[in-house]
Amino acid sequence: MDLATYIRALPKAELHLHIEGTLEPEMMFELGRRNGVALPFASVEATRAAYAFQDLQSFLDIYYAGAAVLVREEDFFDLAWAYFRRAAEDGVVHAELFFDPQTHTARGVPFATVLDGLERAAARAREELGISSRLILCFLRHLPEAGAFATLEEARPHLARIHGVGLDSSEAGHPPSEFARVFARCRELGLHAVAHAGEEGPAAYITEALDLLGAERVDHGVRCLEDPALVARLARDQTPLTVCPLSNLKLRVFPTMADHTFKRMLDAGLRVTINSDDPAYFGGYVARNYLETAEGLGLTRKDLATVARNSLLASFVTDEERAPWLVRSPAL
Ligand SMILES: Nc1ncnc2[nH]cnc12
Ligand SMILES: [Zn+2]
Repeated sequence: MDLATYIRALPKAELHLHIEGTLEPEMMFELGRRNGVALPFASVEATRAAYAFQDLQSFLDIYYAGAAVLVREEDFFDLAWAYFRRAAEDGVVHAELFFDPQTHTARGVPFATVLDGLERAAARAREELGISSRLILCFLRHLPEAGAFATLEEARPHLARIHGVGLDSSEAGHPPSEFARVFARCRELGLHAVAHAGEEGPAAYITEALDLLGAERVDHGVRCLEDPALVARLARDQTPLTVCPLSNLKLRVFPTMADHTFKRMLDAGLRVTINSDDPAYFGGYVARNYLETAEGLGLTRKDLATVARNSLLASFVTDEERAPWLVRSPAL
């Protein structure tokens, strides 16, 4: 069996996936036409050509512009359904999807429109593809705390459909501490908590995410190696880290895959997972992330099986839901 086939066959959970980041240029143009939303690019090809990012912010500027074509419930359905079909090809058995309500409500799209479309796709994925999923509402950290609280209020009638909260967008200069109060409220409401930390920001932001937000998983977290005491803590607690290697290359967190710290993190005993982040923008869905990481860093099949098993263990499902996947997961 070749490596790509081996990777696809591993039962895996995708735990770091922004649904808005699965908007392929073809769909962006189709939805733009459907909704009469003009795009800043002349064609699908010109759009792809613009995906040469310098850093996180240069990506986010384009990502938020693209998301403007998402207007109606069926747009969110089409987006998520396309993702689930693509994820099924990669052997994804479970996905925990981030969504950014503020990106949509700021344009007048009702919160419920976003949620209804995503949920309808999730129900179809469950039925037709056997993929389970959860929704994680992300607060945009470049906006003030008051915006996060207002978003939580809009989410309140829908909390039965939302499993957790996260923190994303521009990291540098926006420490987790700014969102400690809103995360405390979310945890009181019974929501799981995760946060992007240590992608471009320092290791101290990871510590803040754990201590001040109560983050149960750290999204990215690749800069943890700058703080040995933090690494020891993450290893001791087996805190999952949702690493996104192709994203890190596209956003120039590391110059090449050979420079990526993923293998060092795995060898340090951290519960690392591999995810695709924004696959329409970063050149690969989850199986390609596994493959390129394996090829670039010399990961063995046993390493890859460990990473896939980590993703199953790190997901927010019940032990009952997890058990059949673990049975299908290779012995280590
Ligand atoms: N990689 C990333 N980091 C922060 N915010 C994001 N929003 C979408 N992708 C992101
Ligand atoms: Zn992300």
